[in-house]
Amino acid sequence: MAAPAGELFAARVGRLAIRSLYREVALDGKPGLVGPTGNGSHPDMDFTTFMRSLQALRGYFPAIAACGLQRPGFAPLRALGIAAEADMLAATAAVNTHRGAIFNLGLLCAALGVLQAEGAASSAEAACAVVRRCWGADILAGLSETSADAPLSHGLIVARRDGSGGARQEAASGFPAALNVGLPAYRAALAATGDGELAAMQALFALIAELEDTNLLWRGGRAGLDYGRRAAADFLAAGGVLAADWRTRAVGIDRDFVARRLSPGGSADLLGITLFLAELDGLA
Ligand SMILES: CC(C)(COP(=O)(O)OP(=O)(O)OC[C@H]1O[C@@H](n2cnc3c(N)ncnc32)[C@H](O)[C@@H]1O)[C@@H](O)C(=O)NCCC(=O)NCCS
Ligand SMILES: Nc1ncnc2c1ncn2[C@@H]1O[C@H](COP(=O)(O)OP(=O)(O)OP(=O)(O)O)[C@@H](O)[C@H]1O
Repeated sequence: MAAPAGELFAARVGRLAIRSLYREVALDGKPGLVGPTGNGSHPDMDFTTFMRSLQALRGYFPAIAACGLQRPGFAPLRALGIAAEADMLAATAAVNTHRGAIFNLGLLCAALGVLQAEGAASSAEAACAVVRRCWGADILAGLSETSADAPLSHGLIVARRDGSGGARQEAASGFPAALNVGLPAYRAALAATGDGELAAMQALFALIAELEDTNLLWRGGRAGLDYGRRAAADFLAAGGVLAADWRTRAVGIDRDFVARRLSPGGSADLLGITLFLAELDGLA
């Protein structure tokens, strides 16, 4: 018997989510981040940890896309996200590989479900607008919430210490950094080079240069964030991945980030989102 249309839709969205996260982590030479040939500023994880984590999340993205088909409030999405985090931590021996991705990409998968239920075409702009419109206020409410079952995360500590809205602000605003920074950089570099990996690297540096990345803030404070953003901006000003010597420059930035224990984990998550959004047009 053929699978119902909703199941096929959710499976398609889930495959795209996992593929996008795989492309992010498989991109070699990212500064300070885990990749196939190095673990950047992260002694507690490597590429294998990310593969185990992705395996554990295979069921989550279709499940949250299917939940979106019911046009849910925020509470059921949050419950799915919390369960997925527990699955991730069980698969990685308690290492945080995909906390941001579970949140960001989960919301976008659910948004695609809402668009499908409304009979609307899926596009990057439409999916981001659904997250803002349907769940933005509830997402922001989490910034001031703390309770016994919601302990202070690094992001919440940084929100209080440095006044940064981090992942919650970005999602509640409809992912402006992914839409207005990551996606244009990715598309322009893809048009110029025809190479998806080069385009992804350019998008990553563009995101690092612009984002209030709470991973950089947590590890390095304001000075660390400013240092990371300036390094990425200088890389772009020198031509980014279109410069003949870009790899040498990227290796130097990676070395500097690792020496300072800096990791642009939020920018990496938004690269995953960018790669997901880039493939949305015509998905439905
Ligand atoms: C809101 C989340 C991301 C927690 O955020 P918080 O900033 O408090 O925690 P933490 O610092 O541990 O993780 C945030 C992660 O977001 C990513 N990130 C950092 N900065 C940014 C940014 N500016 N934009 C986007 N992502 C970012 C990083 O990868 C980071 O690891 C989320 O994990 C959460 O609360 N989950 C509970 C379940 C839930 O609400 N789910 C919603 C539906 S899926
Ligand atoms: N390729 C990647 N390499 C490293 N981190 C990544 C990568 N892609 C995404 N990230 C994000 O970075 C986060 C991990 O960063 P980090 O280890 O700094 O967080 P932490 O465990 O909360 O804090 P810390 O280790 O600084 O005490 C993950 O939640 C993940 O979302």
